Amino acid sequence: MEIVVFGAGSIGSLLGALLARVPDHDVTLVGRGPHVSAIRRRGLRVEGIESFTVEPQATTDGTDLAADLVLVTVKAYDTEAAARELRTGEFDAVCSLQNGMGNEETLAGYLDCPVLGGTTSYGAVRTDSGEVVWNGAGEIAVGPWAPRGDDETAATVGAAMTAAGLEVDVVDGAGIRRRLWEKLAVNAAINPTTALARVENGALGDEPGTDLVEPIAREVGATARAEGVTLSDEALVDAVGEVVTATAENESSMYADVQAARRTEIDVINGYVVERAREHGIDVPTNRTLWTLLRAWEAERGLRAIDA
Ligand SMILES: NC(=O)C1=CN([C@@H]2O[C@H](COP(=O)(O)OP(=O)(O)OC[C@H]3O[C@@H](n4cnc5c(N)ncnc54)[C@H](OP(=O)(O)O)[C@@H]3O)[C@@H](O)[C@H]2O)C=CC1
Ligand SMILES: CC(C)(CO)C(=O)C(=O)O
Repeated sequence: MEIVVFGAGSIGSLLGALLARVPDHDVTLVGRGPHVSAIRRRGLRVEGIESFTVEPQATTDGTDLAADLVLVTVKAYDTEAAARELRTGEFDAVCSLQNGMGNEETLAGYLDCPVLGGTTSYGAVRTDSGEVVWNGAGEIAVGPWAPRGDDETAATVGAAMTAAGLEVDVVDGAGIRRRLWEKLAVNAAINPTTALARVENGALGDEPGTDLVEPIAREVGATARAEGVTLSDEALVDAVGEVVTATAENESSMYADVQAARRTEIDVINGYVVERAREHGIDVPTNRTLWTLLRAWEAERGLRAIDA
């Protein structure tokens, strides 16, 4: 399969490298200059859970590309800019593997091909140009993004990922909505709290950290059900607890963003919960507080306009 990975940073470089490892796939990474130059010079080096080097194609120009599949792995705030580049190309399918909500809608607004939603619990950190550390085993869930996806495309993409040894769960349209809302609850509970408290994920598994999880998860659950997604509060609290245990020694991506004084994905995580809850007349004070705190932090550091 011809595959473009748009957003060769941490997770995009890892997944692109895993896909490029097998002869079945012809992989092109779209990333930034230094990383792309290093990949062209000496290949892409993966360390961590496994160590190997691959030689995918790499470019900084995401326009006029053509492939069977494009995986989108930019931060959510870059999705629209990515979609504008991808719109100039030709793809048989597009799949977001990003955190946060709204990425699939954005991509569907620019591309005519079938759209797949996706979540991943693989973990990676790009440590240098041409190098990425694989620090989290996990799985990928893919499914058709209604109304622009279809089960056949999801199955084809899932099979291509499985052929490269990725752990993939192909689900239907209702299934991927549940997975995306479940991942939203996980990120809404873990990311801002660990970023603000400057703690690793495991701190949310002990008192007093555990007291934070339930109110956030319950607010996400009420909003999800108002959106027509069948998810119980208990299932979401359990999902958060499982990830807290599995990634106890990890720093969340939002903690890493705050430490690096980088913009966060708070708007598409807790901000999305607040905005969707408002549409249904649901009060979500904990999510609103976390969204406001991170927006204030970003504004104070000039990472967003004050009124944004
Ligand atoms: N890292 C992980 O383990 C996981 C990440 N995720 C999610 O996946 C998404 C990506 O995360 P992550 O890989 O950590 O983020 P990164 O910032 O490491 O990777 C994104 C990369 O895309 C690049 N990029 C953005 N726009 C363009 C463009 N137009 N052309 C070329 N390159 C571009 C960025 O460059 P620049 O920074 O210079 O803009 C960056 O190198 C996020 O939604 C994240 O929440 C989900 C699960 C795990
Ligand atoms: C699952 C979790 C919270 C792992 O850290 C994550 O997705 C992130 O850090 O963005």
